[in-house]
Amino acid sequence: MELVSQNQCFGGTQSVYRHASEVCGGEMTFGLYLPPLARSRPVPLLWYLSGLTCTHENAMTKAGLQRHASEHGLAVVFPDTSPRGEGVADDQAYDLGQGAGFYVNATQKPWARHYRMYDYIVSELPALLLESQPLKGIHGITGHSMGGHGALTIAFRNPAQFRSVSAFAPIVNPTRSGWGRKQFSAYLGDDEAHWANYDACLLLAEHGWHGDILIDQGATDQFLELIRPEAMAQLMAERRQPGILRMQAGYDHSYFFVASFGEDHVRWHAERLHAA
Ligand SMILES: N[C@@H](CCC(=O)N[C@@H](CSC=O)C(=O)NCC(=O)O)C(=O)O
Repeated sequence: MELVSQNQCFGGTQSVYRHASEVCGGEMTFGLYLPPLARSRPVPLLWYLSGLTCTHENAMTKAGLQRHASEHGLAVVFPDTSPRGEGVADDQAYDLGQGAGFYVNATQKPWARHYRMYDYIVSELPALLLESQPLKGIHGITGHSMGGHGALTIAFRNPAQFRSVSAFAPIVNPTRSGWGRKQFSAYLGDDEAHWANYDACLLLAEHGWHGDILIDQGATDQFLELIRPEAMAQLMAERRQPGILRMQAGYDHSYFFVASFGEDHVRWHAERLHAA
C-alpha cells in the first residue's frame, strides 16, 4: 500500500492510499480519515460510498465529515466508485463504466474482468484496512445516491459485518429505475433474477434489517424520479422497519445537501458503533 498524500485535519489525519487490488485486477485509490482518538486506541470505521462520476476525492473534500468524525472518534474510509485505468472497460456515458461501478460484481463482458466493487468493499478493502490501520473491526456504512444504494444493499446483505447503516438520497429501487436497469443489464445480464441481490427495497423486503435505518432525501432533488424514495418509505411502513426517512425541504442532490446533514449521520453511526 502506497501513501499518496497525508494532511492533518481536525486534529486527525486525512490520508490517500493507492494499492494493488487483486479483486479489481488493478490499482485502486482510497481516502482514509483517522480521528485523534486513533492515536491512543483502535476506533470503529465508517464507510462512505460515493455516487456517479465520483472518485475517492469528492466526498473527502466536499462533505465535511472529518470534523464530525474527529469529534465522535470514528475513522472514515472513502473508496473509489469503480476500477480505473486504460485497460479497464469504460463507456462514454457518465452513468456506466468508470465512475459508475454500482457496487456490483459484474458477470458480463467486457465488465466482468475488473468491475467487482461488491467484493472489493465487502472483503478486500476491509481486510487491507484492518491489518494496516488502528481500527477495531466494527463497521458502519453510508453513502450518497449510487453510493447510498451501495451502502444499503451491502449492509442488508452483510448484517454481521455492518452494525449501522444510513444513506443520503440513495437509489433505493434500482431494478425499477433508469439508474439501475441500464447498468444491471450491462453488468449482470438480462436475467433480472440476478438483479435482486443489488436492490435495497427487494433485499429489505426479503431479509429485513436488524437495526434502524437513517435516510435523508432532498425534497427538491432533481433526480427524485430515479431515486424513488417513496418505494422505501412504503416498504419500511409495511414491514414496520425501524428507521427514519426525512424529506428535507428545499434541498437538492448536491454535496451541499450531504454536507448539511453529515453531522447527523456521523453521530448516528457513532452512537451505534461505540455501543457495539
Ligand atoms: N453528471 C450527471 C450527474 C452527476 C451527479 O450528480 N453525480 C452525483 C452523484 S449522482 C448519483 O450517484 C455526485 O455526487 N457528483 C459529484 C459531485 O462532486 O457533486 C448529470 O449531470 O446528470
